[in-house]
Amino acid sequence: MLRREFVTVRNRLTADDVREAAVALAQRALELPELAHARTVAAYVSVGSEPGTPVLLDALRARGIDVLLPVLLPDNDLDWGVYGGESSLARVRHGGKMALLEPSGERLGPDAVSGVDVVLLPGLAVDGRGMRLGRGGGSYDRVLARLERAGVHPALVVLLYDSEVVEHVPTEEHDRPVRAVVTPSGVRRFAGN
Ligand SMILES: Nc1nc2c(c(=O)[nH]1)N(C=O)[C@@H](CNc1ccc(C(=O)N[C@@H](CCC(=O)O)C(=O)O)cc1)CN2
Ligand SMILES: Nc1ncnc2c1ncn2[C@@H]1O[C@H](COP(=O)(O)OP(=O)(O)OP(=O)(O)O)[C@@H](O)[C@H]1O
Repeated sequence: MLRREFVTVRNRLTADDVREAAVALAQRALELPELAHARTVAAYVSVGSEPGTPVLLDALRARGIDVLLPVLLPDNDLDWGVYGGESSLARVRHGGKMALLEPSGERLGPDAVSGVDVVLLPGLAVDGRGMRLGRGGGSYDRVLARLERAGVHPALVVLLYDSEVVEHVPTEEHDRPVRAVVTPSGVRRFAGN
């Protein structure tokens, strides 16, 4: 129910709202020191009314940062491919889910994410502890579990709209907190993550 509420609010945004927010979001994100020093970043291609990432993806690439993008696997785990500009993306529909834009080139395997410096995560909300409400597929829960198993600690940053930074989101034992949230109005960091 909570997920549906956040999605409903997003779906009220106009195409202009989404575009304007995406420009501000990219500006704010590029102020992150974690990104200034990154060689490789895992991100995702926003669709519909999600906080827009295309401006940010191109800015990262222009800085010479390697950007990995997710490919949704049948079991909801994520494979990864390199972002090579807009022409390297293909629109893919997975079952009844919303159509995604995924990298169409070589697949690097699910473990490729263990080599990144920063993970930019999608979500629907985050709370004051840095706990994230995702879409419910558990894809990023798996990614975070894989990073933990590999013993690596990239900076975890969720991209959201301002109204999606809330007091509390319900969590389960497997959920892991993020270090920061970027919204069109700024960066908020969560202590200890
Ligand atoms: N742009 C984008 N790419 C992404 C994600 C994302 O949230 N946004 N993911 C984040 O994990 C992964 C894909 N996982 C997804 C999980 C659920 C749905 C989806 O359409 N959910 C429906 C409702 C539930 C369902 O059908 O499963 C919806 O939101 O309407 C899409 C992608 C990787 N790529
Ligand atoms: N490491 C894991 N391996 C396999 N399944 C997992 C793992 N972690 C969580 N799951 C499963 O994924 C499902 C969704 O979990 P949850 O509701 O926390 O998703 P979410 O965090 O909202 O989504 P996402 O991680 O895709 O952003 C649950 O059924 C959960 O048991």
